[in-house]
Amino acid sequence: MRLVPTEIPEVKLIEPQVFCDARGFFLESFRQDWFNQATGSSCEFIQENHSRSSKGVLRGLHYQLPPHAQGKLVRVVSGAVFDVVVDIRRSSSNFGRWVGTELTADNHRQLWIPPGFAHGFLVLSETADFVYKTTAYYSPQADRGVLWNDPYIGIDWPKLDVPFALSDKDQQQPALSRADVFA
Ligand SMILES: Cc1cn([C@H]2C[C@H](O)[C@@H](COP(=O)(O)OP(=O)(O)O[C@H]3O[C@@H](C)C(=O)[C@@H](O)[C@H]3O)O2)c(=O)[nH]c1=O
Repeated sequence: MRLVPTEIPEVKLIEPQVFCDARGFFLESFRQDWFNQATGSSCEFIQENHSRSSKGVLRGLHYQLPPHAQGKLVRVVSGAVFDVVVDIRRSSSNFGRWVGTELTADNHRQLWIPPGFAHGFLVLSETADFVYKTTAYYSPQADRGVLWNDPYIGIDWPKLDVPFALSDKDQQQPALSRADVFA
């Protein structure tokens, strides 16, 4: 596995080593020892989720508040997405800053999103299967969001030949200035 630096140091891009042969490929998609060393954390993943979305679907930007805050280890197992993480820790010098990266079934990249960050993605391919582990259980009461196109954050979402499709909830998320954020 290889760590690729991002512009927000706590957010880690992970590239597993892929072993290709005549049959296809093999990769280790998760190793606790390597993960702990790479991220400097020793968290335990207790839930895994899988969503499928079609091209133009934008999910996010989502997070859960403490004590249900989640770290997420995310990847794409079919298709391609543009994945975005926003620092929403008010005390952080990176508050409101975002990083975006393509996660695809072919590049096998994974993103580690620690607690304290909002997360979302836009589907670039006809469909995409998105799989992620979390360090805390889903808690509807703690579930929060920030508006995907808040000008203060200024995410440069890729242009597509289809309209973006968002849930009603995500169309009505607050701007970062009005959102419940981390201390
Ligand atoms: C996230 C989640 C949703 N649900 C339910 C609630 C709802 O009825 C249905 C769909 O929920 P949502 O619309 O919130 O799903 P979705 O928009 O896919 O939410 C996800 O978005 C990405 C960007 C993230 O970062 C995730 O943490 C998660 O918030 O699934 C669960 O039962 N458990 C879960 O862990």
